[in-house]
Amino acid sequence: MADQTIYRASTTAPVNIAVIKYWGKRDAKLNLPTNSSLSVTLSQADLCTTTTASCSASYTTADSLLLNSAPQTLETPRTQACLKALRSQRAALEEANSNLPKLSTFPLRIVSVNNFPTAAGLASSAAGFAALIRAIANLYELPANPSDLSIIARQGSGSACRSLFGGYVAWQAGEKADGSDSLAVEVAPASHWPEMRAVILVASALKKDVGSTEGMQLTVKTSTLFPLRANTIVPQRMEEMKKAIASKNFEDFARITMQDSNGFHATCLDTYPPTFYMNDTSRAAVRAVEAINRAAGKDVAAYTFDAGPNAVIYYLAENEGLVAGLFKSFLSHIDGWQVRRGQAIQASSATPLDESIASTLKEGISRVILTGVGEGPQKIDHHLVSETGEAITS
Ligand SMILES: Nc1ncnc2c1ncn2[C@@H]1O[C@H](COP(=O)(O)OP(=O)(O)OP(=O)(O)O)[C@@H](O)[C@H]1O
Ligand SMILES: C[C@@](O)(CCOP(=O)(O)OP(=O)(O)O)CC(=O)O
Repeated sequence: MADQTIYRASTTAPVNIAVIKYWGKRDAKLNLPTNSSLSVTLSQADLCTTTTASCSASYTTADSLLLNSAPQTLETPRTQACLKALRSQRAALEEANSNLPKLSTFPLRIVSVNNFPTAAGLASSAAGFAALIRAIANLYELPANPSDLSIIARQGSGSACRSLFGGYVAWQAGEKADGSDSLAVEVAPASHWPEMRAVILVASALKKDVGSTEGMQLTVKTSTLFPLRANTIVPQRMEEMKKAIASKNFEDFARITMQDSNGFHATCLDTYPPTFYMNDTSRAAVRAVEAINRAAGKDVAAYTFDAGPNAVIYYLAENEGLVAGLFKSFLSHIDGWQVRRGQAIQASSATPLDESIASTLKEGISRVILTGVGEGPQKIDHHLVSETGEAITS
């Protein structure tokens, strides 16, 4: 009789928000970037994907994925590339040791939950692909380290490769045509600079202008500013940013973060036809951060925007009142100010803020998320697939 065992492995994975942005592909099929990028991994106490990968010879259906209780296709070229790479690494282990169960030949049943909105510009694809790859690698007992797995995750979604590590993470663009040197590495663990915090201002926009994948390809094709960014500016910034992190120099960290976000959005505007990711609410958030920094007499807050209007604002714990406290002074009515750890944030109106900036933010922000630097994926024993193979969705 065929092996009826249900094999299971589960993991959590974090979101990451880049301070030097990945934007542009040199090879769309292998998902290789035109430039290196660097991100901060955010705490899973606040934003987290949990994924269980299971497989069994007794499963009669094809590979499947249930995301937040809804079936999702695995039939995209990118997901297929990830599954193929993981299966072939498992098949190599099975070939070398005939005692191993032939998991590589069994259908996969994957169940995943995001504890935050999917496809709302909160980097769900990064946490989602990192969790998917880590869970299957655990299931297959692959001897791969996070950098090895980042090569696979990168093919699912570029930014996902950085979510295999906690702390401060670089994705090295690499030079090889086959992508074998385009991988994520740890720049510093979360424990090196644990005081890093972030407040995310979630803008109430519906769908983004153009998706990242499509948007960056159009930028590479049409922007005249882009080659300068990718070939000259970003390589310099990567080095400066690594130094700022090594020496825990927040002012340098902040300046480079804001300049890189602005430079990235400038290439979006220089794309033809132009792409607009930031909106009036985003620009009001920029002005508010400038007011905070002006009042403090130095950069204590740093904004950054991905391919959407949400603002992510980094600051150090010691400046929580000055930064998050100012936003709380006029956004206290919206959800998200409950603090899980530490003390509740005191609303502070120490910074003089133009009334029109506050009212634009009041109108445009639907929710805040308070978070900070955090750890990478964690293996867990709480499975989302039962011992008999059913999805556990509640
Ligand atoms: N937990 C998950 N497991 C597997 N795939 C996921 C998971 N979460 C999200 N995804 C994939 O990522 C897609 C959403 O990616 P998309 O880039 O549209 O949004 P986002 O990552 O939330 O936003 P952004 O890229 O702008 O930050 C989903 O449609 C799904 O295919
Ligand atoms: C602006 C960004 O968030 C772009 C992220 O792009 P994706 O990783 O979503 O793109 P694909 O590789 O095509 O899936 C910047 C960043 O995270 O570095």
